[in-house]
Amino acid sequence: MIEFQAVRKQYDNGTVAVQELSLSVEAGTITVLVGPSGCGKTTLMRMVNRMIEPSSGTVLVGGEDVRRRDPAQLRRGIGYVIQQAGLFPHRNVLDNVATVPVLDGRSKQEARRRASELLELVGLPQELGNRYPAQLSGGQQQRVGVARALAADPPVLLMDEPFSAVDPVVREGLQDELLRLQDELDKTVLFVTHDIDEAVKLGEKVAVLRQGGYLVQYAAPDDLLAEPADDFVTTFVGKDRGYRRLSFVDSHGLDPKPVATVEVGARVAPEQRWRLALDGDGRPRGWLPPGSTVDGELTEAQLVAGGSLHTRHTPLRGALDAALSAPSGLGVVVDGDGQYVGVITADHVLGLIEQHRRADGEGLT
Ligand SMILES: Nc1ncnc2c1ncn2[C@@H]1O[C@H](COP(=O)(O)OP(=O)(O)OP(=O)(O)O)[C@@H](O)[C@H]1O
Repeated sequence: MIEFQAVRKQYDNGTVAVQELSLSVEAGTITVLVGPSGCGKTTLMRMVNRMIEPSSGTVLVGGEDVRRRDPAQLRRGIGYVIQQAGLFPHRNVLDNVATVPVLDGRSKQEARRRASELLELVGLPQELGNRYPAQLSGGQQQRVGVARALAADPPVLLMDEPFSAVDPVVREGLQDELLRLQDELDKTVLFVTHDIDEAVKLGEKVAVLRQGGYLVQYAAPDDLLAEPADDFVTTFVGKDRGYRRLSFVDSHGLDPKPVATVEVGARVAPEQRWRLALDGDGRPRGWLPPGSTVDGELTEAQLVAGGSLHTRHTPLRGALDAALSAPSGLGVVVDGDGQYVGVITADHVLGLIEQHRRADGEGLT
């Protein structure tokens, strides 16, 4: 869908931002360009919508050389989202999003209707439509930026560090939202970041660049973590890549065991073992430590907060984290509705990792 063929960029001052580089971005996938500051990510991305022209080589979008396309028309088919959202400060949210449909010849009324659908799609309440960008949080501004980029329903979306100006919690929410949107929309997304965690979370394929504009590795995230191409990538993906790779190993085969449970609101006698407290719907609320005496009915205030929960059949990383973070050492497994299924220990998880390793005939790290 997007193809870089022997593309090179040298700026007028002699800086070579991108060395001769070839890369194919598959249609309907999120492909991430990742690398340290100044490695040429933005330069490469901007060659797609002709904000920057290559010094040599060819960029194809949908099989067509972008040089044959009129830049303005080309950009209508390519949504562009940048850090700080880049919204028009003097237009309200709805009009910011409606800008492109109006340029495309839709009536103002129709464009606004489309804009309000898009706000809903990116998870923003309608009442924000009348506000100005300065009256929104950073995360909300980014969502408006995404809605605006989607307004013309472009097949291609370029996203240049779109989430790097917001705090880590909001950022994670925006990443999840992008994955959800992508499930629905199937765009061809080229995403730039310098954050390897963001890259492996979002990318179906990840291209690692290093200073000087060299492409060092282009691979699926799992392969990148399993087999970094060289020392640069090894250092870049980080020390705990073995652990992080568990995000790509599914937990089928993990067999949760039952544990003693008590119900919040019930009367309970002391016992010398950890017990998991559940609410009336069977959802975990916390742990009751061994030897606890409870006068009257069990309340949540008497519980020790439980660790993270592992949702059945999601990746093993969450299972190991549940076991390691639980005060009892027993990771709580829940089903898709959040109801208690059983518990696992770190040993269970490690045993399953070992089984996977033998089945694959290779190590995880
Ligand atoms: N207009 C320009 N003229 C000269 N050099 C430039 C120009 N734009 C970028 N560069 C240089 O080209 C190199 C690549 O820059 P680019 O912005 O593509 O990197 P990047 O990986 O996106 O960096 P960052 O993560 O910091 O945004 C850098 O050395 C930069 O200083």
